[in-house]
This record gives sequence, structure tokens and C-alpha cells, in this order.
Amino acid sequence: MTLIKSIEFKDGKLYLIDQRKLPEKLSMFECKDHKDVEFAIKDMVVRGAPAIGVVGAYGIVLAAENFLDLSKEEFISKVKESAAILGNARPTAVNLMWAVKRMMNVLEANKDKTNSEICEILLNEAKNIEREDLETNKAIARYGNEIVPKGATILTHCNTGALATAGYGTALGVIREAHYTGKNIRVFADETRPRLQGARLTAWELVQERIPAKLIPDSVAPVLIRDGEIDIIIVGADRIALNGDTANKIGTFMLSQIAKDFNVPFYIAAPISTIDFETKSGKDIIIEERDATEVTHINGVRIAPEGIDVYNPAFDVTPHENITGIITEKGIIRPPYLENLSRLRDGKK
Ligand SMILES: CSC[C@H]1O[C@H](OP(=O)(O)O)[C@H](O)[C@@H]1O
Repeated sequence: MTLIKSIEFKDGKLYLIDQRKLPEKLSMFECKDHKDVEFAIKDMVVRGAPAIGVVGAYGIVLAAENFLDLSKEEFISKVKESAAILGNARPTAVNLMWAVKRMMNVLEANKDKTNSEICEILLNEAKNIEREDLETNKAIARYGNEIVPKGATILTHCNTGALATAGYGTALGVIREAHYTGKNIRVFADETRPRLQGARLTAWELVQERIPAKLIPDSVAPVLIRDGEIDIIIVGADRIALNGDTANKIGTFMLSQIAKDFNVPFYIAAPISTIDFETKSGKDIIIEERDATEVTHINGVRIAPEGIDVYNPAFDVTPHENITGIITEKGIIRPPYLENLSRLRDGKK
């Protein structure tokens, strides 16, 4: 099993696999300060809800180190300002704001220490967030593997692998676990227009791991589901509302509706940090709209005529009624989601 490490903080800089360049080129993008990190998140050098949470945390560390020599008051103010900028780099995935809030809580709790002590403490917290995400991925994979039948054909959408997390993956982590525990599974991976995370990233991870898979145009998935070719669908999430409505990559809702029509189990795999207990339902989730050129161009080559208008939402919301279960590091959460997610929020079994 090749552990793909897409995020590395060393010698006071943050290095990221540049996912815009994969699969043709494996190169690192260097972040010297929090503005580089903001760009990396916005331009999808790094993407994937858990991954941008980890990267956002390290962005705050870079900010603290760059403002180290300021007065304590200016230092705290500048770090908080940088954190706000990072937290707003992409609006839909809750993990980013979750990580930023966690880092700000640590800053607040240690604001009476010296600037350099605070830098050290923030770096340790960012490392904790990264380490915990990897552990979380492994737990999600183990629980998810329990619902993967031997010999199953699994459909997945977008990229939810090591590139989208601190390593191993969420939905793709379940697929890895099923493969490595000898379940003899095979995968259909949606290409996932327009940014092609499936074709460029998931396919790359599956090839690296020699997991039997076929890449398909997004519109093939409904036909495979209708024809009984898919045993189970497992996808990721960017934000799960308290009632279980889930925001994920555009195209997920369509898959869930067709899965429901043809009685194919449809699972979300996500860490608990992706559950937003403050958001009551999917209606309240902000859906990021991205640049028109993501649709009108591929690799910089224009494929649609000048002058055509574009609507490019990066996510859609799957209603909780379409979701068979939510695979988390604490087990699989089943309906009724409002009741069960509220119990999780309140720390009840
Ligand atoms: C475990 S990644 C979760 C989620 O993030 C991806 O979105 P993006 O590539 O725009 O960052 C996709 O929705 C994945 O399912």
C-alpha cells in the first residue's frame, strides 16, 4: 500500500502536491505564508474537505511565524486576521472553518504566552489535526468495510482519497480497506466534470494501488445503476447538516436519486468534523459557485464558444432521505438522522 502524502510542513514552509498538475506531473507547491495557502485552497492546488482543513491549520502556523516579531497585540490581531482570510477561502466544506476555529481556540487559550511559544503550540495543534485526520480515515475505512460485500462493485464520485485528506481517504479509504482485506472488489469511478477529480485524481490513486477500476463519464453511472451493475455507492461529503442533508461534489444528488429509484445502497463516508451541527438542513448550506472557465476550458484549451453564459456550482445537496448511512470514525450513523446526529452532538450514545 503506497501512503500518498499530499501535505508536508517542514523547515517553516508548507509543501503540497499540486493537484492541478496530476496525473501528468507530480510536483510540489511551496507555501511560504498564509496568502500562498489561501491561493492554494482557492485555486484547488489542494482540495478535499479534510485536506483543506489540515492545510488551513498550517496556514495559520505560517501566519504566526511571519508575524512573530510584532508586538503581542499586533501579533494576535494579525494571526486572527489571517485565520479569517483562510477560513473564507472556500465556503462549502465545513472542515476548513472547523480547523480554523480549533486553531483560534488554542490561540485564545495561550494568548498570555510569548509569541514564539504560541507559534510552537499552534504548530503542534496543526500536526494534531493532521495526525487525527489520518487516524479518522483509518477508522472510517474499517467501519465502511463492514458494509462492503465480498466481490462488490463500488461506484464512487469525485476524489475522496489520500489527496483529499491527510492520507488514506474517506470513501476511497473504504475502497482501499476493502481491497487490502481481500474482498476482491472492483470500482467504477466517475470522471467528475468539470474539474475531473475522478479522472485525474481518483484514477491516479487507484492505479497507484493497483485496485481494479474503470473510469467512466459521469453520465454512464445512471445506466450502470439501472442495469444492476453497481452493488453499492460510496461518496464523500463537504458539509453534513443536522438533519443528514449532505453537500458534496456536483453530481452526487443525481446519483443518490437514481440509486434510490433502483434500490442501490448509497453511503456517505466522512469524518465527524464534516458534520455541521449548527446547520439545520441542506437549504442552509452555501454552495460555492466557481469560475466559468472551469466549464468552458479543459487544461486551458477552450471547448465552448466565447459569449456563452455558464452556471458552475461546485456542489449539490443530497437529501437525507436518499442516504442509506453515514460512515464516520465512530461507526455508521443511520436514519433518523436528525435524532441520531442530535444525540451525537449532545454526546449521547
Ligand atoms: C474527502 S473529500 C470530500 C469532498 O471534497 C471534494 O470537493 P473539492 O474537490 O471541490 O474540494 C468532493 O466534494 C469530495 O467528496
